[in-house]
Amino acid sequence: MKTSIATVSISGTLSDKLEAIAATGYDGIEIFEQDFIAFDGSPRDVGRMVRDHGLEITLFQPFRDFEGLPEPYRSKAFDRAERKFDLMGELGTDLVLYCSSCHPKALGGIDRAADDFAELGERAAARGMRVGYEALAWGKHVNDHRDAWEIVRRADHPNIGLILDSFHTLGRGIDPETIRRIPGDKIFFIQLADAPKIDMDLLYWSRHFRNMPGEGDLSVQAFMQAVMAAGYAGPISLEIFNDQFRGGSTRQVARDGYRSLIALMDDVRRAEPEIKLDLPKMPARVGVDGVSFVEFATRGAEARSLEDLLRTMGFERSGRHRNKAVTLWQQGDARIVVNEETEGHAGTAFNARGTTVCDIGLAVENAQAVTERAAALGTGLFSQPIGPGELDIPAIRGLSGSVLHFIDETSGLGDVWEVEFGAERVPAGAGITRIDHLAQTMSYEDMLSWTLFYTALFDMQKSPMVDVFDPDGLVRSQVVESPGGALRLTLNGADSHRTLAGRFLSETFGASVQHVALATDDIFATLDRLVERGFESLPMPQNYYDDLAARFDIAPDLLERMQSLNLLYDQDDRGAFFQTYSRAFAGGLFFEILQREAGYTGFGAPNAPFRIAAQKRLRRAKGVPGR
Ligand SMILES: O=C(O)c1ccc(O)c(O)c1
Ligand SMILES: [Mg+2]
Repeated sequence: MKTSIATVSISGTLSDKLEAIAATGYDGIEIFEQDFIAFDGSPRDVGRMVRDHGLEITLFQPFRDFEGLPEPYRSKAFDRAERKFDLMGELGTDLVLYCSSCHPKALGGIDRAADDFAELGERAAARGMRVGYEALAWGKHVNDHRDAWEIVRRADHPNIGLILDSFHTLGRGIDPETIRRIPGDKIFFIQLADAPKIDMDLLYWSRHFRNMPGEGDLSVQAFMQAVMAAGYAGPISLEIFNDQFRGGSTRQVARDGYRSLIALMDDVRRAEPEIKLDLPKMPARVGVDGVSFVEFATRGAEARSLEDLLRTMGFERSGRHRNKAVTLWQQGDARIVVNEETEGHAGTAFNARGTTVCDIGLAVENAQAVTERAAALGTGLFSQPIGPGELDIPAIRGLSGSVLHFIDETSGLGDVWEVEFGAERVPAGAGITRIDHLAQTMSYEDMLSWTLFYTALFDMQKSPMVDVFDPDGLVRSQVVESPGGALRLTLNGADSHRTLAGRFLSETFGASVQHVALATDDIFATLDRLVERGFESLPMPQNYYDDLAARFDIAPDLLERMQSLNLLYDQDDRGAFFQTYSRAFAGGLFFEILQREAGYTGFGAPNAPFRIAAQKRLRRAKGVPGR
């Protein structure tokens, strides 16, 4: 299986792009004509540059407004075609994409277009070139791959074939199953793109909002299953027009694309095992059972105040690492690791960001399978020297310098707490049972990368993005969770430095986990115990409780109790939800304590604006600079 990406999909100069594409592991590129024209070097230079990177030019594109023209435009289009064949010869590629005409003078007519392509086929054959015809979703007469295929079929020339682009088919709502009727050898090239479902003009949607397969809402997998079932055996290429990607990190977008492409093709193979695919075997997406631990890199006074906070929340120190300045804090199944090492990953993370979550431990079905799948998807593995008596726990690098470790029960890795920390008992605690979810803060432009990171590797689904209003801007929030909610993550994308999330990002130089949410089965009993230990929750205003009383049927004495504990409330058709927050510590980190009743699956999203406002009020009261 040959992988390819169009040069328009990523940012930078042509040489930046080639470097990133080659380093990521793609086999080839589609050269977008604009990238070539903007380049100061001959077509031969470009061809050489591409080959020097170990890449091939899988396609040259686009050639516009060719078919169905009256004279004198028609002859002119053929002259232009000859010029581009010259250019392709020098670049060193034999395949060009012709997109369906948008020319105001184009006449239409399937046979007229077929005749034009038959004649073009002769000219292409004489030059050793091939032409693929793509139906643009907004083409003047041809905007459906079924019509494009009819033209190619009638042109009946070996050098003329069809190019399918998932966006044009799926974006128009055309059933991809119709592709199964097309002979595979007449499909010359496949372009893939996904897109979020947004109701807007097709051309504008295509040129600005495409994204990587799996990042959007289109059925790219169904499209690709049909293509492979048809017998297609050529390159599979990403053609992504996206404003964010054009200005984003060249390497990151190239890596995301590769990850999405490999995950997609693996899904295709699993869905239709009869499809032959030359792609190395890899484990399926791995099931996650929950968060096994959250590790903070910290030091000195900040470490002491984190420990004090953990104590007030009912955690106890249940173990010390046998070789390192690392302690384990636990209650129920919730484990917090406090790492004060000055070297290694935690040391580096602290030096870069101050107190920060430097590692997330996930409880998984099979830890080895995670690292194998991660490697196949182009994700770097992580390892540190192993000290005496330590277990070799599989780990990978997440995004933004983060690390994830994987613990399973079958390989003995679950014994790490006894083996490395000498932890012999689980402290009784104050009723907190487990880590319910982690909230990761990121810049808005990294949200797609993180979502893809989780959904390509694990058995996890994303839910629709929601808007959260901070008094000083908008934060986009997306939930990624495993079936049944064993692992729940909320990804919060900040656009501006003025939001609470944006401030956290800038003050921690791009840290990710901002808050850890802890679950209890009886939040009132738990909070009573926490208050005795000196826990201080985030104060909520009277107006919030007056509104609760108006919106919900809550008994007055219960409401009073909730207010005295600064509890926030939500409910859905399955049950009720209570949550409260700790005061912020170490530059904007905080904890949440929550109780889900009877299958409530949300996160109290309606409360988020009031929580954020309360946190900002406290920040101002403490005289923290900024808003
Ligand atoms: O937006 C366009 O014009 C355009 C050009 C070439 C393509 O392959 C395509 O899918 C879209
Ligand atoms: Mg295309």
